[in-house]
Amino acid sequence: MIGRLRPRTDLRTLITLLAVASIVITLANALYATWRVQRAELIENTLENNRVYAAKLASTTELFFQLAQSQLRFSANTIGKDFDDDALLQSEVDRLREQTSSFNSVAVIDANGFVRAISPESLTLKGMHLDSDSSHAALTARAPMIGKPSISAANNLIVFISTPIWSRDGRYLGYVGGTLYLKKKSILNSLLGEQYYRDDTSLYVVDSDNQVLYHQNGKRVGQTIAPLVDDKTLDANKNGALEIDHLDNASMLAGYATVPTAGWLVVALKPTLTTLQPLTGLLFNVLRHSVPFVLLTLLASMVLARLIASPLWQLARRAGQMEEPGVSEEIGAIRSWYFEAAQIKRAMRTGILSMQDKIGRLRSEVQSDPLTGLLNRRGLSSVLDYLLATQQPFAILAMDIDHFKRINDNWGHDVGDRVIQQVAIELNNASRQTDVVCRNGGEEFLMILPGAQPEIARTIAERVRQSIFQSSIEQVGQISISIGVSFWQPGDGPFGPFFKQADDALYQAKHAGRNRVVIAGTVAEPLL
Ligand SMILES: Nc1nc2c(ncn2[C@@H]2O[C@H](COP(=O)(O)OP(=O)(O)OP(=O)(O)O)[C@@H](O)[C@H]2O)c(=O)[nH]1
Repeated sequence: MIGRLRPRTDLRTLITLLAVASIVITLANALYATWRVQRAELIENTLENNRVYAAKLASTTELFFQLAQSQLRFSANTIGKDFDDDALLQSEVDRLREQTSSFNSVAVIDANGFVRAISPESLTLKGMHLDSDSSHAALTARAPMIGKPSISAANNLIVFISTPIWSRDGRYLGYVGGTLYLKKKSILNSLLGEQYYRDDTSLYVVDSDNQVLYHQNGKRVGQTIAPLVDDKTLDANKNGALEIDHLDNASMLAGYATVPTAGWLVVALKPTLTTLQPLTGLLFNVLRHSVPFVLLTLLASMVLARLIASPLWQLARRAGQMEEPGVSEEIGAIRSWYFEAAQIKRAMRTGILSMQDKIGRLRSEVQSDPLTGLLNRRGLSSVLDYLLATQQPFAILAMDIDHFKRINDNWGHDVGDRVIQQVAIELNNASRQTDVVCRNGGEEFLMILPGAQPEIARTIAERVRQSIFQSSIEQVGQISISIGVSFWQPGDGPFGPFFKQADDALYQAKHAGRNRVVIAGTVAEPLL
């Protein structure tokens, strides 16, 4: 379990990843926020534009109807003065149609519904009785009116505008009416059609029954479509805007306005998709402009991440090498430029120093003999490892205090210990600086003489023997030691047999009467 928790990622990677992630998230956030704000703004602007546009067209259409009514009123006044004058009637309907260009056709109908004059005359309706609903409505209403758009006898979708004709003495004489052909070229068509099809905005006009009176797609004229807004909303707001989904299955942004005189509704539409098209470009632009900044930020944060993590990373690496020599100096060289790293660095250095101190003490305790302070066998083994590694020749002196048992027996163990200590001092004094003295256990000692040739080794061994023999030890007096000497040369193989040779030589020295030096491979000489 613990193994699984072992971290594999280092701090530098983590901080860098964190920096990259936060920059990416920030960028994504900024893009999303821009997208949302811009989307809302585009939709709102388009809705408002369409509303304003529909309102403008509706008021233009309203103005047109009022103008048409006043033109008809003027003619009605003229005709009312002499209703029997057919020529006057004809010239008035011709004038109305040709001069004003407001109507596709103009007619004067008498109070019984008979056509008294018509323009163009090609319609050949003069003298005929008009049975259309609009005509009946006009005759009944005896007031200015705009009829419901309907299909004419000549299969035209027409809208009929009429004004009553009164005689000077107030008799109702009939009405003068103009028609507009909604499917054909008419002033209304020109008015609506010329305006707009830029940037995918389209337009349609419906009457109060939702019959299409004008549409960009001419085939839709005359059809009935689903109401854009309910009547209540229309009554409350003469114009407005909304997003709709039902038209042609595509989401549309619609602005609408009513034409009060006719009860028509003008609707300007733009697909939501087209409206939002600039967003893609905008986002791309934002992204394009952000990239250098993002890269710079990324670079800066990576450098910063490295700067922050670097001291901790270096300290962590050194933490695995605390026992190695010089690690404290390496840690000291690490640039810890902020408080936490400096504190960790200081704590690590203090820890290393105290650890190394402890290890050093433990080592010397482990490698030295507590009674004499000389190296023990373990210490000797380190020295031998070194000699083996450096392939230096050396001499071995195996030494043993003569008749030591007697000393113990005569003066006690403590005095025996003091003798051992004294011999150790003498051995140290008689040895060279490069020689290694070691207590081999009990009253036995070993001396390693690196680089010593046989003659030098013999001289030193003899010097050691004499110095001990000549020294007088308190209480005990004179003592002696026996020494066996052997040599090891590079290429001689393992050390073991050479220590055995030194031991054998020591054994010979003892047998030969003690207090003497025997070189391995030679016969013990009698003491001089
Ligand atoms: N005081 C003291 N005595 C020790 C110590 N280690 C060993 N001895 C004693 O040293 C004596 C060694 O005696 P032996 O090995 O018989 O040899 P010897 O009396 O020195 O005689 P030779 O070596 O033959 O000259 C024993 O009595 C041990 O108890 C020690 O650390 N302190």
